[in-house]
Amino acid sequence: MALVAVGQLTSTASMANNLRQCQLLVKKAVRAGARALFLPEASDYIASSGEETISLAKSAQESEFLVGLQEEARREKLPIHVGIHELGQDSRKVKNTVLWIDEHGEIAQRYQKIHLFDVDIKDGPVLKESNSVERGSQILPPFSTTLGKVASTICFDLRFPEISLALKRQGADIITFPSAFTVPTGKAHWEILLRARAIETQSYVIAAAQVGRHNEKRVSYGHSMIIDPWGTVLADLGSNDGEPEIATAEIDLELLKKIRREMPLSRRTDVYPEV
Ligand SMILES: O=C(O)CNC(=O)[C@H](CS)NC(=O)CCC(=O)C(=O)O
Repeated sequence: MALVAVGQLTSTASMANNLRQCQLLVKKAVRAGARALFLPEASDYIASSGEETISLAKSAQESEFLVGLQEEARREKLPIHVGIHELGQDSRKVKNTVLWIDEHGEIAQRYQKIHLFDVDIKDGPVLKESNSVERGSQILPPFSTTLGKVASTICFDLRFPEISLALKRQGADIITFPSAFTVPTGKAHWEILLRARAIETQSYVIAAAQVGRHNEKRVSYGHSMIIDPWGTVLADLGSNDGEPEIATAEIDLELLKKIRREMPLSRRTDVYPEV
């Protein structure tokens, strides 16, 4: 058994302030005895426009946010999974990535979001992520940690079951969905999609989410969750956007094995394609 923490915050365009919020989440995770901390998509900053998103991006070595968080991980010997922006291949775009910073403070894994959020919903969110973000083109194979094998996806990737099924087939025990969901789509879909991914892959789901008002244009839904492989919600941080908060839950790989043994999901790939 290993205790993990999921952290929730409201990132703004101030990287220094976002770092302070994440440092507080690290402190709370350490105090709770967690063995790893999972932070949301775009923890480093959420800007008010595509242009601002691009202008704030830094290389990994130059990001005060990332360097500061690496120091925390090293000092506390606490692995941190965190969503950030990185410079794109082409300077007109950025990468939306999630990193696994190990207990030595080193960037051990990196995944770049493959599905971008381009929506135009009447009376709802209008966002065109692909204007400022370059899409990734590969799945990161699940990687070994003291918690089990962790697999990374980001936010809108949640809506495409194929990526979760592929990660399960590659050995994932825990699938992560660091996010910044909009309020209307969050209310309608967030928990259902997360529980569906946990149930159909028989894996733990860890979904750290942004919450509250980032700027005059953006508000996020919150409800960071940890869900077990049976679909039970073990933790839910709600939509409280006061002080940044964590929630914790135990990862029990024996329970995961029991669920997979008792209800084997043997696919009929002779009838439909393997993903
Ligand atoms: O903008 C940034 O800097 C960080 N990126 C995000 O917040 C992304 C792209 S706008 N948000 C989502 O994918 C929300 C998906 C969603 O809400 C849904 O699928 O319903």
